[in-house]
Amino acid sequence: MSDSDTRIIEGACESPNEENIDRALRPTKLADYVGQRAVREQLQIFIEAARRRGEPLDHLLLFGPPGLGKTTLAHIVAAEMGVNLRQTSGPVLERPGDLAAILTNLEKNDVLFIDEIHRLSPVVEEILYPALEDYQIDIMIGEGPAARSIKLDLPPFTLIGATTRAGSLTNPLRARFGIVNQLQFYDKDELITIVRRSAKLLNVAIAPEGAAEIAGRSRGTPRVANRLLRRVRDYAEVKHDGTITREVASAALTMLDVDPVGLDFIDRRFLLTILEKFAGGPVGIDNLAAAIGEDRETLEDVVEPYLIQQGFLQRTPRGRVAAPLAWQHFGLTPPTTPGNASLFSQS
Ligand SMILES: Nc1ncnc2c1ncn2[C@@H]1O[C@H](COP(=O)(O)OP(=O)(O)OP(=O)(O)O)[C@@H](O)[C@H]1O
Ligand SMILES: [Mg+2]
Repeated sequence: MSDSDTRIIEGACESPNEENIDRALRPTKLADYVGQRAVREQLQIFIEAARRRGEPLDHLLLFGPPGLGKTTLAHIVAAEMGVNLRQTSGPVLERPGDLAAILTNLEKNDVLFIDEIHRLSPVVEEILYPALEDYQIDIMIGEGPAARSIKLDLPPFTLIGATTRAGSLTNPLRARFGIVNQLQFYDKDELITIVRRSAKLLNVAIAPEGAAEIAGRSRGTPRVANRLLRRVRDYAEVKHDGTITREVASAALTMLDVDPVGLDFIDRRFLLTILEKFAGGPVGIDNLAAAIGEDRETLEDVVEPYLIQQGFLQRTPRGRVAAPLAWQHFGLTPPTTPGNASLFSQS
């Protein structure tokens, strides 16, 4: 089994089946979208204003780690605007014609949702610019000497782009979004609300302390909370009477190798590598990726954000450094002269 097969904590969707469950548990109204208060309040005002004017909402960029609710929010925006949502993703749009076909089929004020928008190819991005600015596209008809470019008018529409790496967007693309929102990790109370709501939808009996136990180990991520809930439900059904109490949740999560603060074995290996192999750092991300055998992008997008947010890790100009909390968490003692120690560690 590879790491990614077993990583229950990872924010990214596991399978098409999970995508279906995601969909079933997805809130459909802004009022049901838990947390992200600043984002929600802003969007509520902008949506209301756009609706009153009969205009599309401004183009919206959503960024943040996997599983925090970007796709969910895009669907909610379309529903609240009372328009259709067309969904595609950066890697799927290979040729300009792929995007042109979607754009020319939009209806007035529709939402076009492009997931992983940082992975758009440059030629596709080119035709997106005039589409976003003037609701027009230039497409080439024919080939060779007979080829000519024609301009097509598009209905006004809203682009919602989602990305885990806002830093990878080109400047001209980023500049065309009128609203840019970063989604944050959820706090425990918000995750409790999400777990209880999902339990209700899934018809699972859960004690408040059971929900709290799951929420506390969900890595600040709704998708993880929902996934843990389903695994704990299995455990509760097979090993107990089906009710998720605190004890049942705790035993199940320990069996799943999720520790009390929600770190799983990749998180732990990541931190332990910095602590033990690199004396706490600083260590460059490429060195770390090689030492762990994960790709750099996964570490940066999926593993690091939560560890940084929780205070286990710092990103410095010289590399990654384990914070005191990381030493504490593993019951290890930092070297007395951390700066010098790293000089002698392997790199
Ligand atoms: N604010 C929220 N309130 C309630 N549930 C949420 C919220 N955000 C996300 N969820 C739940 O988490 C699941 C994952 O959310 P979603 O698919 O929108 O994440 P994402 O940010 O698009 O992830 P990815 O980057 O992998 O595409 C959804 O099925 C939904 O049930
Ligand atoms: Mg998504």
